[in-house]
Parts: sequence; structure tokens; C-alpha cells
Amino acid sequence: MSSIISVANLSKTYGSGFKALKNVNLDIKRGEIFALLGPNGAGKTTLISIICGIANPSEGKVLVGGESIQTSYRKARSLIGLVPQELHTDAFESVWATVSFSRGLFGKPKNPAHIEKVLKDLSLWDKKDNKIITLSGGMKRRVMIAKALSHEPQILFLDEPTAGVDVELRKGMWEVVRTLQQSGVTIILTTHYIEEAEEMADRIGVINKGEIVLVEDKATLMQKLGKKRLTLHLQGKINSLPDSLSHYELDLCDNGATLVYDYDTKGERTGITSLLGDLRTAGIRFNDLDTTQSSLEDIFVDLVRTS
Ligand SMILES: Nc1ncnc2c1ncn2[C@@H]1O[C@H](COP(=O)(O)OP(=O)(O)OP(=O)(O)O)[C@@H](O)[C@H]1O
Repeated sequence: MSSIISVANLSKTYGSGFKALKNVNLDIKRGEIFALLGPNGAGKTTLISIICGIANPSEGKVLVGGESIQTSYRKARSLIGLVPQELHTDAFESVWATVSFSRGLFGKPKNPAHIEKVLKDLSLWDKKDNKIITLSGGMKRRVMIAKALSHEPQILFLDEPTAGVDVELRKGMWEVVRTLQQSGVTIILTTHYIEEAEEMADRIGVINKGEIVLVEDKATLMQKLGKKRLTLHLQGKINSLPDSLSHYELDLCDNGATLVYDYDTKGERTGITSLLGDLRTAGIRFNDLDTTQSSLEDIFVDLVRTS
């Protein structure tokens, strides 16, 4: 896949002297869903604002579809649809009027067939004549996406698309995003919800204190950094672990009914075989066992804590 966005050596120092971005390098591949994760204040919105040409970088370059956002702003910007964090639309306009108007802002000729397709894709067609004020929060969010897609951009930025949205609506939004990807749009979303990145993204980037600390395929990331947990459900409860097991990092849980062992899937030896042997020697028997992969959330918390 070729790059549709290329960010090189980007830094941003605000007037206050605060360094919000420090030498960021990032390529977004055409057609992917890229999730940018980071704690509050990490620099996500600053980065998006610079890529979209809303804020100026202090140093560095951004190319969008091969065009510089700094020197070819109009060309580069027309490739981008942006759904900002805060929802602001004209409450008394109809859905149709507000979405059509957005297209006009990009100097594009009217194209009712395109607006109709966008509204249908976003399940807003039956609301096209409703005033924005009469819509639910989830529908208003979809109107914001429709506005961002009105000028047929190739790239869609979604800044916290599901913040404060209930679980069902969030899942609906994920469906919408998948449909958009299938129609050929490249999607970059920022989120606090690790689950969202885990569910949606092809690749994940983590930003912390203005620095990109990781960019990785989601699947590789889960595998590479993942730890596994072995849980043994004991035949009988035990009060404490015998000394012969003291060199293992074991946790006795559920009042002595389960034994938990965390191991590194990357390690040469997991220690499981010897642990099971030593348990047998110690006379500790179990009925059942299971293993679980640690989640992206564990990985993320680790990264942000240590970087
Ligand atoms: N106009 C500004 N002047 C000075 N500092 C700013 C300005 N805008 C943002 N910052 C600072 O830059 C840092 C990054 O802010 P940014 O909004 O990019 O973070 P974010 O990752 O989007 O956070 P959140 O998840 O809370 O939206 C923060 O410490 C913020 O206080």
C-alpha cells in the first residue's frame, strides 16, 4: 500500500513555549484504518490540526496525496474530511441543507446524487428534511461525518468519534467506519477507547508527550508485546504456596482456589512445563486450566507509563 499522508520531522511549539509535538514521523497508508491512541494532552489534536492545515507546524513537512499542506493548501485540504471532537452545526438547518452547504465550502459543484449516497450510507436518508436540533446525539454525529464526506474526500479524520456515546451507538459507528473503508476512504481516528482501536484499526500508533512511541500493525502488536496468563483451577483450596514454588511468580487468588501465572510469549522458555512438574511434585492438583492473551489495554498502559 502506498502512503496517502506523509509526516516528516514535525514539531510544534506553542506560543507559550510548550512543545506539543517533538519530531513526529508518520506515514498513513492508502485505504487503511489507523488509530492514534494517547492519553489526554498527548498531542493528538495538535497533530491532526497540522495535517489538516488548521495549525502551522514549527518545523517539518506534511504531504497529503503528494501535495504539501503548507504550500498547496487547497489541493491537499480538498482530499481531507475532518470530523472534529466538538459537534457544531446549525441547529435549525435541515440535514440535507447543512450537508450540501459543506460541499459548497470546498468550491465543488452541486452533486445531489453524492449527498444522497452519503446520507444513505450513514442511515440518515429518512432524516434528510429534519432540522438538526430534532436529532439524537448519535444522529448528530453521523451528520458531522456526512458533512465531512460531502466533498468526496479520500481521507477521513475522526477525532474521538465515539466519546460519550453509549455502547450500542459506538458499535453502530464502527459499522459506519467499516463501510466507509470499504468504499475506499482512508480513515484516521483518535480515541481514548482502547477497545475501539482493538476492534477497528489495521494499524495503531501511540503518541505520548508529543512523541510517537509506537506504530505497528494491530495483529503484530498484540502478538509481539502480548503476555499470556495461565490460570489453574485447583482441585482443593490451598492456604499458601510451598517453598519449592517460590521461584515462580505465582499469585494465589479466589481464597486459594486458583493459581495465576503470567508468562511472556516472546521468551525462549515460558516455564510452564517445569511449573506443572513442580506443582505435581508438591501435590497441588488442578481440575482445569485456561490461558488468556493480555489485551491492548495492558500494552498501552505499559507503554505510556514507561515512555
Ligand atoms: N493553543 C495552545 N497553546 C498552548 N498549549 C496548547 C495549545 N493547544 C494545545 N496545547 C497543549 O498541547 C498539548 C497537546 O494538546 P492536544 O489537544 O493536542 O492533546 P490531545 O492528545 O488531543 O488531548 P485530548 O485527548 O485531551 O484531546 C496539551 O498539553 C495542551 O495543553
